[in-house]
Parts: sequence; structure tokens; C-alpha cells
Amino acid sequence: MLILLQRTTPRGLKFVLDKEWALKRTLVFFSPSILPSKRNGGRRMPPKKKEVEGPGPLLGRFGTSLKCGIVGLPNVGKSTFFNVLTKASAPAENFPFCTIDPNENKVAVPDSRYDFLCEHWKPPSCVPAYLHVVDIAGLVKGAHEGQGLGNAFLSNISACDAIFHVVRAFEDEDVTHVEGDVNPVRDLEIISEELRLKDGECLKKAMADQEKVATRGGDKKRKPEMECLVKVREVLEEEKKDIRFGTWSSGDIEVLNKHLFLTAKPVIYLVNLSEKDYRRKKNKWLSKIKEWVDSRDPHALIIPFSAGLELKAAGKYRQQGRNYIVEDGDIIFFRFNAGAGLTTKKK
Ligand SMILES: Nc1ncnc2c1ncn2[C@@H]1O[C@H](COP(=O)(O)OP(=O)(O)OP(=O)(O)O)[C@@H](O)[C@H]1O
Ligand SMILES: [Mg+2]
Repeated sequence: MLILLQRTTPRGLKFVLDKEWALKRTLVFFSPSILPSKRNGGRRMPPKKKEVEGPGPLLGRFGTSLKCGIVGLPNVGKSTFFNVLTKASAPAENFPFCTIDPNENKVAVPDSRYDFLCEHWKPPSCVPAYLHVVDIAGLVKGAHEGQGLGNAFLSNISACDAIFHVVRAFEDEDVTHVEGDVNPVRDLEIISEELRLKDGECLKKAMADQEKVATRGGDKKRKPEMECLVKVREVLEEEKKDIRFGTWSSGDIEVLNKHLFLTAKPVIYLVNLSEKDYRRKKNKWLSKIKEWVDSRDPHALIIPFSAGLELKAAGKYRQQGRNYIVEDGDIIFFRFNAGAGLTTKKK
């Protein structure tokens, strides 16, 4: 299936994105997976292809731009990752809650078909497909009730189509961890629980609104919406699952897309390693993280990387213009054109 849609405008070529494709593709930025597979008892080997059930339908509104929010505990490397990915210079200092207002930038998605078409037709202007990236303030336990920076972050996440969930797997005594020690599995649990709890709250409000209209007002058209919300409650509260793992009819999906629930969004897990661990392709948390993701979010992508190393490399190779590949010892970096400058949205 041709996923990149080509638009010919009077002034030249314009590319727009298919979200599912872009989600998978953008992270070509990083080196290939170094995760140990389950079957080989945790030893490092190329992942074997398993015949498993495919993921369910992607929830979310159809559109021509894709926005990914970077989510995680404070001080885990979200802004560092954002800066590297989008060649921005958002503050990324060593203290929790360094980021308060979200930073936004866009990054051109590398595509050889786009390069070929530009080269071949030489149009007066070429507009690549962009991924929009939002660096969001760190979340802590109880954030849904206003702990840490409170609830403001939630509207930032709900405005995104997908989530980059960053977890810290690097040890560094000088970098404060809000939970006191490094334990990415616990951290994954904290963040996913917060998102689920917040969805529970939004659901309550939505149900109260619907109840007024559907039951008291007697508007029969609204009944299916209420039925869908009851199903959402079962998934969230009884099954304790994220909304995207429920079984939804096309009617349900329409209702879900109206409410922009946080746990309906697809997640890519980014494991931030130390430079040393990334180079030697080893870290004691990787297999535990994979186990957690496999049990909670079976089709999700996990990408180990080192924000520190990427940042160093970004500085080193900043001079180069177009998309390019560089080798640094045993590491290959894919670098591509960044976007149109950083914006910070004040609340
Ligand atoms: N892989 C790594 N190895 C060592 N240090 C790192 C790594 N990644 C990030 N850091 C350091 O961790 C500190 C916090 O990084 P950063 O500001 O990006 O975190 P953050 O998640 O955006 O925090 P906040 O939520 O407070 O905004 C910085 O000093 C950064 O240099
Ligand atoms: Mg930050």
C-alpha cells in the first residue's frame, strides 16, 4: 500500500503523512533493535518473526499531520531526546520539572521516494511530510490528582495522536531520579497507571453529560454513545486495561475518537541507556522492560537508545545539510533534516 500521499500543488510537490506508516518509519532515526528476545532466554539475537495476531485498529482522528507527545517521569531525558530528534535547543537541564510549558517542533520524515520524485521532477518547491513532536512536562505519581505539575499536561497529551513513552535505564548518581532509584519497570507502571486514572476521570465526566441527555432528556440517538462509554468503563476499571486494547465496533470507534482518551493512543517505548550500555548493547533492564511491554502492550515498539550519545553525535555532525548516515565506531547514526524552529506554548 502506498502510504505517503503525494499532492501536486500549483507551486510544486507536497507530501502528507499516513499516521501508521510515519509512526513506524520516523524512528529509523535510531539504530536497529538490540532487545533480547524472549525465546533465547534473554541472550542478544536478531528478533525472530513470530506468527501472532495483528494489532487492533488504530484509534484516532484521520488527518494529514501526525503529532507525537513525549511522555515520562521528570528528568529521564525527554527534552534531550526532543532536541536531538528535532535539532531544537529546548532547556534540558539536570533537575526535575525543567520543562514546564510544552516545546513543539516538527521534523521532516526521510523518504527515498520523496527524494526520487524531487530529483526527477525538480519542482519549484518541495514540501516533505513532517512529524510534529511535543516535549511535555514530566509526570509523577498522583499527577491525575494534581501532584507535580498537576493536570495541565493532560491536555497536551490528549492533543497528540501518539505517545513516545521515555523511560530511564541509565545509572548516573548526578542525575536525580524522582523515585530515588533507577527502575524503568516501576516507572512504566507509574506513567501508564496515571494515564489510565486520568481517562477514568474524563470518562466519569463524559458519562455524567451523556446521562443527562440520554436518560433524562430521552434523546435516543445518544444511547449508543452511552453504551460505548459503559464498555469503556469496563475496560478501564474492571479489566484494568488501556482503552486501545478493548474490542470496539466501528460505531464505538467514532465515539472514542470524539473523546481523545489518553490510553487510546498508540505508544512507542523509548529506553534511554547510558552511552556505554548502548555501545555494548547490554542493559540489565532490557529484558524486564520487554516482558512488561509484551504483557501490557504486545504489539508496541520498544526502542533502546542513548539520548546522551545521540546528543553528542548531533553536535559532532551538526554541519551536514541533507539527510545522511554517519558511522561512529560501531554505531551508525541516521540523521535527517529537522524542522522549522522551536516553539514553546505557554499555557
Ligand atoms: N542517556 C543519558 N545518559 C546520561 N545522562 C542523560 C542521558 N539522557 C539524559 N541525560 C541527562 O539527564 C538530565 C535530564 O534530561 P532532560 O532535561 O532531557 O530530562 P526531561 O525528561 O526532559 O526532564 P523534565 O521532565 O524535568 O523536563 C540532563 O542533564 C541530561 O543531560
Ligand atoms: Mg524536559
